[in-house]
Amino acid sequence: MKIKVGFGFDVHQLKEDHPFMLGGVQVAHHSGAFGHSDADVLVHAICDALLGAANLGDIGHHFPNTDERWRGISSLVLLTECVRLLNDKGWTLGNVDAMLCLEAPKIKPYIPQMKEHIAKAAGLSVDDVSIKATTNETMGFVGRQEGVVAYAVCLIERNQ
Ligand SMILES: Nc1ccn([C@@H]2O[C@H](COP(=O)(O)O)[C@@H](O)[C@H]2O)c(=O)n1
Ligand SMILES: C[C@@]1(CO)OP(=O)(O)OP(=O)(O)OC[C@H]1O
Repeated sequence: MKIKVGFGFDVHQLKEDHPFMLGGVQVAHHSGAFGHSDADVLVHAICDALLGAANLGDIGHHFPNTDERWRGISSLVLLTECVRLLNDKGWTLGNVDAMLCLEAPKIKPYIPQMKEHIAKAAGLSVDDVSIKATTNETMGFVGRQEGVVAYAVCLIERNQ
Protein backbone atom coordinates (compact mmCIF):
# COMPACT_ATOMS: atom_id res chain seq x y z
CA MET A 1 0.00 0.00 0.00
CA LYS A 2 1.33 3.42 -0.98
CA ILE A 3 0.20 6.48 0.99
CA LYS A 4 0.64 10.18 0.28
CA VAL A 5 -0.22 13.36 2.16
CA GLY A 6 -1.51 16.62 0.74
CA PHE A 7 -1.64 20.17 2.03
CA GLY A 8 -4.02 23.00 1.13
CA PHE A 9 -4.39 26.65 2.03
CA ASP A 10 -6.94 29.28 1.05
CA VAL A 11 -7.91 32.82 1.96
CA HIS A 12 -10.97 34.92 1.11
CA GLN A 13 -11.93 38.50 1.71
CA LEU A 14 -14.91 39.21 4.00
CA LYS A 15 -17.57 41.66 2.80
CA GLU A 16 -20.48 43.19 4.69
CA ASP A 17 -23.95 41.74 4.03
CA HIS A 18 -22.55 38.84 2.02
CA PRO A 19 -23.56 35.18 2.56
CA PHE A 20 -20.96 33.23 4.52
CA MET A 21 -20.51 29.63 3.35
CA LEU A 22 -18.17 27.48 5.41
CA GLY A 23 -17.92 23.72 5.03
CA GLY A 24 -21.11 23.75 2.96
CA VAL A 25 -23.07 25.46 5.75
CA GLN A 26 -24.39 29.02 5.65
CA VAL A 27 -23.08 30.69 8.81
CA ALA A 28 -25.06 33.58 10.32
CA HIS A 29 -22.87 36.69 10.38
CA HIS A 30 -22.90 40.39 9.35
CA SER A 31 -20.25 39.67 6.68
CA GLY A 32 -19.29 36.77 4.46
CA ALA A 33 -16.55 35.46 2.21
CA PHE A 34 -16.41 36.89 -1.30
CA GLY A 35 -15.20 35.01 -4.38
CA HIS A 36 -16.07 33.67 -7.82
CA SER A 37 -17.69 30.52 -6.46
CA ASP A 38 -19.56 30.42 -3.12
CA ALA A 39 -16.11 31.29 -1.65
CA ASP A 40 -16.14 28.41 0.83
CA VAL A 41 -12.57 28.81 2.06
CA LEU A 42 -12.66 25.62 4.14
CA VAL A 43 -13.75 23.41 1.25
CA HIS A 44 -11.24 25.12 -1.08
CA ALA A 45 -8.36 24.31 1.28
CA ILE A 46 -9.55 20.70 1.40
CA CYS A 47 -9.79 20.55 -2.42
CA ASP A 48 -6.20 21.80 -2.70
CA ALA A 49 -5.01 19.24 -0.14
CA LEU A 50 -6.62 16.44 -2.19
CA LEU A 51 -5.23 17.71 -5.50
CA GLY A 52 -1.81 18.23 -3.93
CA ALA A 53 -1.69 14.71 -2.52
CA ALA A 54 -2.34 13.23 -5.96
CA ASN A 55 -0.04 15.75 -7.70
CA LEU A 56 -2.96 17.07 -9.74
CA GLY A 57 -2.25 20.80 -9.57
CA ASP A 58 -4.57 23.17 -7.73
CA ILE A 59 -8.19 24.25 -7.60
CA GLY A 60 -7.66 27.25 -9.89
CA HIS A 61 -6.16 24.93 -12.52
CA HIS A 62 -9.23 22.67 -12.61
CA PHE A 63 -11.88 25.33 -11.90
CA PRO A 64 -10.55 28.67 -13.19
CA ASN A 65 -12.26 31.82 -11.96
CA THR A 66 -12.54 32.93 -15.59
CA ASP A 67 -15.01 30.12 -16.31
CA GLU A 68 -18.68 31.07 -15.90
CA ARG A 69 -19.55 27.44 -15.10
CA TRP A 70 -18.04 27.92 -11.63
CA ARG A 71 -19.60 31.30 -10.82
CA GLY A 72 -21.51 30.95 -7.54
CA ILE A 73 -21.09 27.18 -7.55
CA SER A 74 -21.27 25.22 -4.31
CA SER A 75 -17.70 24.29 -3.44
CA LEU A 76 -18.99 20.91 -2.29
CA VAL A 77 -19.57 20.14 -6.00
CA LEU A 78 -15.90 21.01 -6.66
CA LEU A 79 -14.85 18.77 -3.76
CA THR A 80 -16.76 15.81 -5.21
CA GLU A 81 -15.02 16.46 -8.54
CA CYS A 82 -11.57 16.56 -6.83
CA VAL A 83 -12.30 13.16 -5.26
CA ARG A 84 -13.27 11.83 -8.70
CA LEU A 85 -10.01 13.14 -10.16
CA LEU A 86 -7.90 11.37 -7.56
CA ASN A 87 -10.01 8.20 -7.81
CA ASP A 88 -9.30 8.25 -11.57
CA LYS A 89 -5.59 8.00 -10.71
CA GLY A 90 -6.32 4.97 -8.50
CA TRP A 91 -6.22 6.86 -5.18
CA THR A 92 -8.67 6.53 -2.31
CA LEU A 93 -9.12 9.38 0.14
CA GLY A 94 -8.35 8.32 3.72
CA ASN A 95 -9.03 11.32 5.94
CA VAL A 96 -9.06 15.11 6.06
CA ASP A 97 -7.98 17.42 8.86
CA ALA A 98 -8.68 21.14 8.50
CA MET A 99 -8.20 24.34 10.44
CA LEU A 100 -10.13 27.59 10.07
CA CYS A 101 -8.59 30.87 11.16
CA LEU A 102 -11.51 33.23 11.72
CA GLU A 103 -12.04 35.98 14.27
CA ALA A 104 -15.84 35.77 14.32
CA PRO A 105 -18.34 34.25 14.56
CA LYS A 106 -17.69 31.19 16.70
CA ILE A 107 -18.13 28.29 14.32
CA LYS A 108 -18.04 25.50 16.91
CA PRO A 109 -21.84 25.02 16.82
CA TYR A 110 -21.70 24.51 13.03
CA ILE A 111 -18.88 21.95 13.01
CA PRO A 112 -21.03 18.76 13.19
CA GLN A 113 -23.10 19.93 10.18
CA MET A 114 -19.95 20.96 8.26
CA LYS A 115 -18.42 17.53 8.87
CA GLU A 116 -21.58 15.86 7.55
CA HIS A 117 -21.65 17.95 4.36
CA ILE A 118 -17.94 17.49 3.65
CA ALA A 119 -18.05 13.75 4.41
CA LYS A 120 -21.00 13.29 2.06
CA ALA A 121 -19.36 15.30 -0.76
CA ALA A 122 -16.01 13.50 -0.35
CA GLY A 123 -17.38 9.97 0.16
CA LEU A 124 -15.89 9.75 3.65
CA SER A 125 -17.32 8.77 7.00
CA VAL A 126 -17.88 11.71 9.35
CA ASP A 127 -15.20 10.32 11.65
CA ASP A 128 -12.63 10.82 8.88
CA VAL A 129 -13.34 14.57 8.62
CA SER A 130 -11.80 16.79 11.29
CA ILE A 131 -12.54 20.53 11.44
CA LYS A 132 -11.01 22.88 13.98
CA ALA A 133 -10.97 26.64 14.45
CA THR A 134 -8.94 29.38 16.01
CA THR A 135 -9.16 33.14 16.15
CA ASN A 136 -6.10 35.22 15.23
CA GLU A 137 -6.17 36.86 18.67
CA THR A 138 -7.30 40.18 17.02
CA MET A 139 -4.04 40.48 15.03
CA GLY A 140 -3.59 41.06 11.28
CA PHE A 141 -6.23 40.92 8.53
CA VAL A 142 -7.98 37.96 10.14
CA GLY A 143 -7.99 39.74 13.50
CA ARG A 144 -9.50 42.85 11.88
CA GLN A 145 -12.17 40.60 10.30
CA GLU A 146 -11.10 41.56 6.79
CA GLY A 147 -10.55 37.97 5.77
CA VAL A 148 -10.78 34.29 6.60
CA VAL A 149 -8.08 31.64 6.20
CA ALA A 150 -8.20 27.84 6.08
CA TYR A 151 -5.56 25.12 6.05
CA ALA A 152 -6.10 21.42 5.38
CA VAL A 153 -4.17 18.20 5.14
CA CYS A 154 -5.30 14.82 3.85
CA LEU A 155 -4.07 11.30 3.34
CA ILE A 156 -4.64 9.24 0.21
CA GLU A 157 -3.78 5.60 -0.46
CA ARG A 158 -3.56 3.09 -3.29
CA ASN A 159 -2.10 -0.31 -4.06
CA GLN A 160 1.27 0.88 -5.50
N1 LIG B 1 -14.06 31.41 14.76
C1 LIG B 1 -13.81 30.58 15.80
C2 LIG B 1 -12.63 30.63 16.53
C3 LIG B 1 -12.47 29.77 17.58
N2 LIG B 1 -13.44 28.88 17.90
C4 LIG B 1 -13.32 27.99 19.08
O1 LIG B 1 -12.89 28.75 20.20
C5 LIG B 1 -11.74 28.19 20.79
C6 LIG B 1 -10.82 29.26 21.29
O2 LIG B 1 -10.26 29.99 20.23
P1 LIG B 1 -8.99 30.93 20.45
O3 LIG B 1 -8.57 31.42 19.13
O4 LIG B 1 -9.50 32.01 21.35
O5 LIG B 1 -7.95 30.08 21.11
C7 LIG B 1 -11.12 27.33 19.72
O6 LIG B 1 -10.41 26.27 20.25
C8 LIG B 1 -12.32 26.87 18.93
O7 LIG B 1 -12.86 25.71 19.51
C9 LIG B 1 -14.58 28.84 17.18
O8 LIG B 1 -15.49 28.04 17.43
N3 LIG B 1 -14.75 29.69 16.12
C1 LIG C 1 -13.12 28.26 -6.83
C2 LIG C 1 -12.76 29.33 -7.82
C3 LIG C 1 -13.59 29.08 -9.08
O1 LIG C 1 -14.93 29.46 -8.92
O2 LIG C 1 -13.07 30.65 -7.41
P1 LIG C 1 -13.05 31.39 -6.00
O3 LIG C 1 -14.37 31.21 -5.32
O4 LIG C 1 -12.68 32.83 -6.22
O5 LIG C 1 -11.98 30.68 -5.08
P2 LIG C 1 -10.38 30.63 -5.03
O6 LIG C 1 -10.03 30.07 -3.69
O7 LIG C 1 -9.80 31.94 -5.39
O8 LIG C 1 -9.96 29.52 -6.08
C4 LIG C 1 -10.27 28.90 -7.22
C5 LIG C 1 -11.25 29.49 -8.16
O9 LIG C 1 -10.88 29.25 -9.43
